[in-house]
Amino acid sequence: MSDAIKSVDGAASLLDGKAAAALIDSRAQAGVEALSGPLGRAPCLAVVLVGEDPASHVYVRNKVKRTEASGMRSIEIKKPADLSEDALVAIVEDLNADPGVDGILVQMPLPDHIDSRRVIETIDPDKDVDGLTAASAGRLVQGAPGLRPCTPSGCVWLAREALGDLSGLHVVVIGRSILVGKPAGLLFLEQNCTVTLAHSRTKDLPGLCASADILVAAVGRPEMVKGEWIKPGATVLDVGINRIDAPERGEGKTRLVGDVNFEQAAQKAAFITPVPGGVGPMTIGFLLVNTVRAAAARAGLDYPAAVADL
Ligand SMILES: Nc1nc(=O)c2c([nH]1)NC[C@@H]1CN(c3ccc(C(=O)N[C@@H](CCC(=O)O)C(=O)O)cc3)C=[N+]21
Repeated sequence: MSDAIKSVDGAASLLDGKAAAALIDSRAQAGVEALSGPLGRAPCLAVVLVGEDPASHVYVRNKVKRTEASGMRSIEIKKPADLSEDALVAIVEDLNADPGVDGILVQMPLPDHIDSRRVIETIDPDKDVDGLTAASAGRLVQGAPGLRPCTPSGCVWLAREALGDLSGLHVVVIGRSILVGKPAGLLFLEQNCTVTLAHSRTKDLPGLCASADILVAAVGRPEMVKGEWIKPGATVLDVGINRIDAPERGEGKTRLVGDVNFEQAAQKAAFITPVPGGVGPMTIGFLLVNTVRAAAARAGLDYPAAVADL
């Protein structure tokens, strides 16, 4: 059994995203080592954070730590919440123009007075390590080479680790966001799956989920998916990260839960990701991989072998 799969008695096997992400990080690190010679420098990821949202600061700190641990150069740009949209666009344009920067990530969500679409569309598609620009989305739809969104890439990797070939399996994705749901559908389609994109208006969601060989929950509603919705033996990938009150832990305490009721679903599924420690850590792993890929592609080089086959 791979490091990423932990067997649990009498219930589903745990898909350990933390262990899997360590493997993905080490692939990125090997890619950095292979590329630094030909490039004459290390690949470089720039992260832009606007505002004081504490959760965003935690994610960004994690990204910076893992970027540096992989041997890459990290640039961190932090600005106050009242930064103007034009000023943010100018920061992105500067990063586009800097030949030493390979990847640009603008942390979402942005403050309400900033048009996120305009900022994202400013990012050079060749540096779009989030895979969020229209150009990246178009490349994904067309099956052309390009940078793929990180969270859905992590989902596909975990599913393949658990199941091997995914051909013909029915994947139900709950959620149709640009960041996760839609690209997840396309990436599983690329794996020859039969894909259903479900959402808040879907009729009989429990009945639909019961036909899913792979269920991807990406709606942002704490523990919405119940045990009875799960087909026995299914693989459950929980993308949700919801912070809820946990009075049992003491006054004012919170805990993280996914979009899936884990206790219930683990009784039915064959494989399931926990929250935390599931899909979340994989997202950062693929961000590092995308940065290595972007650095190679921008220099006109093939992807290093370590990150070519993920
Ligand atoms: N441009 C952009 N790209 C993103 O990819 C992006 C973003 N904006 N904005 C916010 C979301 C969220 N996100 C996470 C990444 C890692 C964890 C992660 O590793 N979570 C840990 C727990 C962390 C905790 O304790 O809060 C886990 O699930 O085990 C979570 C969430 C990336 N996002």
